[in-house]
Amino acid sequence: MGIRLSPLGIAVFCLLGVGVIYHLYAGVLSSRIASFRHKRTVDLRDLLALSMEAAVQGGREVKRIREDNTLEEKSKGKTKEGASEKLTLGDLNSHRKMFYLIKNTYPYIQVNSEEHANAEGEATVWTRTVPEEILAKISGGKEVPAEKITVWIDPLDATQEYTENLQKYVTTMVCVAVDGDPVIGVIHKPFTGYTAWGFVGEGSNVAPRASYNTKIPKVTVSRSHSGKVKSFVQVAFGNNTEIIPAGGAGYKVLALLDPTDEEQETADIYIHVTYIKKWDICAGDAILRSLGGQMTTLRGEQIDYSGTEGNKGGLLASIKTDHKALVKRLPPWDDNKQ
Ligand SMILES: Nc1ncnc2c1ncn2[C@@H]1O[C@H](COP(=O)(O)O)[C@@H](OP(=O)(O)O)[C@H]1O
Ligand SMILES: [Mg+2]
Ligand SMILES: [Mg+2]
Ligand SMILES: [Mg+2]
Repeated sequence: MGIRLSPLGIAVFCLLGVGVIYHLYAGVLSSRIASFRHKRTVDLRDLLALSMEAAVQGGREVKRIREDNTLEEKSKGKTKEGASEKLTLGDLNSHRKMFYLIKNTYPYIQVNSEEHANAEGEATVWTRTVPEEILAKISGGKEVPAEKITVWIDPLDATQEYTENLQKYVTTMVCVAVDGDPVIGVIHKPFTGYTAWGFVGEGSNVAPRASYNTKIPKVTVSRSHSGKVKSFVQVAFGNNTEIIPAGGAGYKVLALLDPTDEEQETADIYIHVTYIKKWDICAGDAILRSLGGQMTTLRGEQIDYSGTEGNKGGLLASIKTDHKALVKRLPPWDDNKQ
């Protein structure tokens, strides 16, 4: 005995099936479309406040590990010039605090740190408190799509000097680049508690000095990754040029300004001739730019803070001076010969 299927029954069954499938997938589809349409944005004033918080929290670890004398110093390898690239517990603990504070708050932002470590015990999220000094100078509503942002973190700048207990050179740094341009920079000194910040086109808490001698400039240079910087400077500005060797790229940028920090030497320009990474220089570049200064390669090119981590064009940083005229006084530079 066969079962007779009525055409009407089949039609109703098919319609029901389509209805069920539509019901199941409609939610998924509409949320996909909505997330595609609704791009995530970040208010840059919030990101400045978070960057400061990260630099301060990382700095606390840097100071604690130094005071407890538990550095657990290791070598990560050698630089191209053969100097040992040191790594301490200060670098790693500071990285954990800084990186996860930012990542836990904005998981969809690209954050590039010099160091790498697991998230063990780092569940902190930012309190969303914007300090008064930022509220007073910067207005809100500066929303930028998250995919345009790259954050660069140096959890401990001047590790070499940190291992030698030369505390004044040590900083923690955070930089926010938008479309590769440095826009926000924070440099914090864990041992004195001083913090400098700058937001290009918006404001800063640090000022340039009244004047700079660029005829016969005082030049600050690396003390532990110097390469041939001394002869480079002498060819450019003469054999009697005063050279100030100092540790840390953050410290050397602050030497060009007028920070209210006692533990700081001053200089007229900053020159670096060996390879350097973007987490070392982006924050200083942003702060200088926010004050009308410049940091470029030794050929006078802007540095792009997206993509890969390295800068092999060297560095020239200056403020309140004709930067292009300074570049012209430098000896010829070939990136590929370095
Ligand atoms: N030739 C090189 N290769 C790799 N890193 C370099 C470098 N020259 C300088 N740096 C890094 O740039 C920072 C400032 O260097 P200096 O004190 O010599 O001016 C240091 O950062 P870290 O201490 O964060 O590693 C240092 O390691
Ligand atoms: Mg290092
Ligand atoms: Mg560094
Ligand atoms: Mg470092």
